[in-house]
Formats: sequence, structure tokens, C-alpha cells
Amino acid sequence: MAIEMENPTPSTLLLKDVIGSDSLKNDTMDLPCTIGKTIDGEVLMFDLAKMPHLLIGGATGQGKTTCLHNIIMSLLFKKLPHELKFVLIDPKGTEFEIYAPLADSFLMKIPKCEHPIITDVNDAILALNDLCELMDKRFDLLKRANVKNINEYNEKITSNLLDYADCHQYMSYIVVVNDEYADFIMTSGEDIEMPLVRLAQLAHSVGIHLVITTQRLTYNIITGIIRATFPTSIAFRVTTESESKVIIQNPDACKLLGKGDMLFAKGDMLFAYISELTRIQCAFVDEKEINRVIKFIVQQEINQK
Ligand SMILES: Nc1ncnc2c1ncn2[C@@H]1O[C@H](COP(=O)(O)OP(=O)(O)OP(=O)(O)O)[C@@H](O)[C@H]1O
Repeated sequence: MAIEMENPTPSTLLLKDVIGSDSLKNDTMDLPCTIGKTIDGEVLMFDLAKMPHLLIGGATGQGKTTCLHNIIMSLLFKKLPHELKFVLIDPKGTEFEIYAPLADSFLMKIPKCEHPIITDVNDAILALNDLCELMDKRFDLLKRANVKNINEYNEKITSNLLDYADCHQYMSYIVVVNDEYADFIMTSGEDIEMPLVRLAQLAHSVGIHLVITTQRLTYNIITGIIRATFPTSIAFRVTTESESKVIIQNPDACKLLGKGDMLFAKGDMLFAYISELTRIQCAFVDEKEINRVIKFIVQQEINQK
């Protein structure tokens, strides 16, 4: 038995402490993410491609958006623009604007959406429906290539076993990050939920993965179908035990300390239950640090032209 006690002299864990770790540098995961450290001081790594989607819940101001920045930054650190595209959806319109300079590299172009960061509900509906269409096209390509998933497909592409003239081309991973997804569900209901659920149910085999956050922790927002299709979840501090159970099927998130203290619940896609719960301190990342990385990527793009 172990007793967890609050540290009387806490210090802030910074992104550079986890992103520069050997675990991230040396890993061979498809979509490696690091978000912080366990209470034993180990860097927590996970492969978003295996999750295959992630639901993040918690009260306002507890660190959900900071966690999203951790995930985006670790993927930017490990991937190249042709390997990965992001679709960033932000109803608040303030959190992801910082990534707009990546429009020509890491951000996916959605026809009819003018701005690279999606802040409007109609654009979000367009984007999610476009992704559903892309998913169907990718399934067709997989079928014609006689493979089961994106890895086998890309292996055939890189071994020149597929004909580009037959519409075959390298498939990049696509990570859809939707901060406060409940905002759009409240205004547009099924128009948003239907394509979101369809992607969550099917799209992982074709390399499309979803990360969504919410501070509204009720069963009409995190519905049974959302819960089942997002087996892996993270809970930041919440007010009540029942809110905690909505996210991680366990009441303990109301005992967390705030400021990035979280419970990471690894789920089982097949049986939709939580198989493992780990307490993590999320790394803090500020705008200055994100800006520095973005400037570096943009400069690299310019140098390569
Ligand atoms: N990992 C962390 N370490 C230290 N402080 C943190 C951490 N994460 C968040 N904070 C503090 O909490 C504040 C709110 O964080 P953040 O915006 O990520 O919360 P949120 O849950 O997304 O809130 P909202 O739902 O209102 O958007 C940050 O500005 C920062 O001061």
C-alpha cells in the first residue's frame, strides 16, 4: 500500500524537461506523445496511434489546453510535415491561433475553410465531414492495395509497390485536436456529433486520430457512444465524484491538486473499460516556448525551398 502526500515545496515541471528526455528522443512510436511525468519521476510516453483517440475532461482552468499544447509540441518535435497534418478546432478562438504560421507545413488544408485554425461551428462541420470523406477514400485505397492499415499501405508505397497513376499516394497521419468540443455540440448537436463519432469509430485504421477536451462533464455531452469510442481518457481536477466518473469511471479526479495534476486512464478499445490509471503531472508550456518552436519550423521550411 502507498500513501500519496502533497509536496510542500512544489516546482513547475517544464515542457523542456519532458520533451528533451531520452524516452521521446529514442522512441519508435507512430505518433509519440509526452505530456508529463508520473509521481515516480518517469516521463509518460504514449502512442496516440494506438490509443487510438483521447478524451480530456476537467473543470475550467485545470490544465486541459496546456495538455493539448504538450501533445501538439511533442508531435511537432518528432514528425515531418509530410508525415503528419493537424486539424485544429478551437471554439474559443484564442488557444490555437499561435499555430497559424504552420498553415503551409503541418496544418491540413480544408477546402472552403479560409482560416487554417477552425473557430467557427460551420467550418468545424465542414472540416469533420471532409475528414469523413477522406476516410472513405483512404479505405478504398487500402482495399485496392490489399492492406489493412496505414502502416502496411505506406510500406507498400515506399517500396514502390503501388502505382501513383492509380491515385495511390503516401498517407500522412492526421490528428484532429478539438478544444472544448462541447461548445459546438451545444450549438449544433448531431451535425457535429455524427461525423465526430463516425471518425472515432472507424478512422484510426486510416491514420486519423482525435483528441478532444471538455469541461462539461455530463452524460449528455460525454454520451455512451463518445465514451465507448474514446477508450483512453485524461481527467484533470473536477468538482464532484460523479463528474470524475463520467471521464475515467473512477471518483478520484476530485481529489487532484489542479495546475496540471491529472489521472491518465488507459482504456481497452475492445471492451470499452479503463484498464489502468496513472497519476501524472502535466508539463507547463507557455506561449513564448511554443512561438520559438514555430519560428524554427517556419525557418526550416523557408531554408528548404
Ligand atoms: N501543467 C501545469 N503546470 C503549472 N501550471 C499550469 C499547468 N497547466 C495549467 N496551469 C495553469 O493553469 C492555467 C490554466 O490552464 P489551461 O488554460 O490549460 O486550463 P484549461 O483547463 O484549458 O482551462 P479552460 O477550460 O478555462 O480553457 C494556466 O494559465 C497556468 O497558469
